[in-house]
Amino acid sequence: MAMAESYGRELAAAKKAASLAARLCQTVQKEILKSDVQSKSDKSPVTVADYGSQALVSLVLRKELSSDSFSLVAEEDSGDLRKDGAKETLKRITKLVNDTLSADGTYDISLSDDDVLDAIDSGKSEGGPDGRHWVLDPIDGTKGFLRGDQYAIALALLDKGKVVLGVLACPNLPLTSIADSNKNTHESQVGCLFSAKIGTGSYMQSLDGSAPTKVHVSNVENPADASFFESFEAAHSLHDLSSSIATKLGVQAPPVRIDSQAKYGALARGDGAIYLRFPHKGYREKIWDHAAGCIVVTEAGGIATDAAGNDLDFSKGRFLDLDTGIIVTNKKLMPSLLNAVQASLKEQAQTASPL
Ligand SMILES: Nc1ncnc2c1ncn2[C@@H]1O[C@H](COP(=O)(O)O)[C@@H](O)[C@H]1OP(=O)(O)O
Ligand SMILES: [Mg+2]
Ligand SMILES: [Mg+2]
Ligand SMILES: [Mg+2]
Repeated sequence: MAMAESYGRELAAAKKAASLAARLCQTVQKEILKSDVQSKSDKSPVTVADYGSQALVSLVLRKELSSDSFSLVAEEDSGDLRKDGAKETLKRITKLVNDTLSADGTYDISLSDDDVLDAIDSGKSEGGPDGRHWVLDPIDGTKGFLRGDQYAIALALLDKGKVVLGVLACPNLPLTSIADSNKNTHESQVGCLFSAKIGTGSYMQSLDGSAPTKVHVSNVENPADASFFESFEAAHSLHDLSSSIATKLGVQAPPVRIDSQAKYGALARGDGAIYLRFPHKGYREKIWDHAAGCIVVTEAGGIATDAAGNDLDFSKGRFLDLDTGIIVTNKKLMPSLLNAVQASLKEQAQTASPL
């Protein structure tokens, strides 16, 4: 029985949900970038898009997969939206969700403010090792979203603690390689949808609806030919540590810094060969920040581990319990990458606490 599990309906639903959410987010991002008055540090537009995206994904999954047991582990909850001063924001979100649904035309429904709050709150699940749980980051890469750069809608399904499918909608990612992104990104059409189902590979299509094509990680074996991705935000990952690892490994190209799980998508199609993520001490990684990206990369032939070389374990609840950082690359480069990571970590520990 378990062998015959194919998750085909679930994948189709996930793609539909993420695509609709991406449309909602693009609407909001265009508004932010258009308005001169809106200060970029104003958090309200992203809030509207985060909540709207989460409500839409939750709604579409439940419409498409009418099953009694729906569990969603998602980043946002409606706590702040239920407060007195939030009425106007909630109304904006409800309108955005309804406008997106009616432009799409699949469902003939109109949500009330309460429906939206309920949809958002369906994301309160704790996940864990039993049963099925959807895992959602409604906007991953908030900082990138506000800057008008990369962000992603990341949705995955866990079955008995394992990621069995994932989709990454990256509305601003060019359809062609960003390996030399400084040159001509503005000429390329943007908007990618990555999808992966366990045992069947990773695919990419345009968010406008082109046919999916199979993607594969880079087959670079010589670190001198490899390039690596890391966070755009230095607050999210230690750039100095990545740079020391890259030097040790013999990587020559400068880092490619982009926001969000778009890094996993770009890696899955071979735009770069390595992704290094070393958050500051004390930061705990959440499952929705890696579940979808992880299966998109592994089904494309890559590997994602922590700094000790252990597979990422998504079965422990809302957090990932891991050693030090996350590293992602192809199978050929992983052994030497792990060595470089461990050597750099050791050096860092020695300089941080001299005897
Ligand atoms: N201090 C932090 N360290 C590491 N990651 C963070 C930190 N603060 C937020 N994040 C999360 O890191 C992810 C994006 O990182 P990056 O773009 O650098 O890869 C997002 O999931 C973001 O959350 P959010 O989903 O709210 O944007
Ligand atoms: Mg995130
Ligand atoms: Mg988020
Ligand atoms: Mg956030």
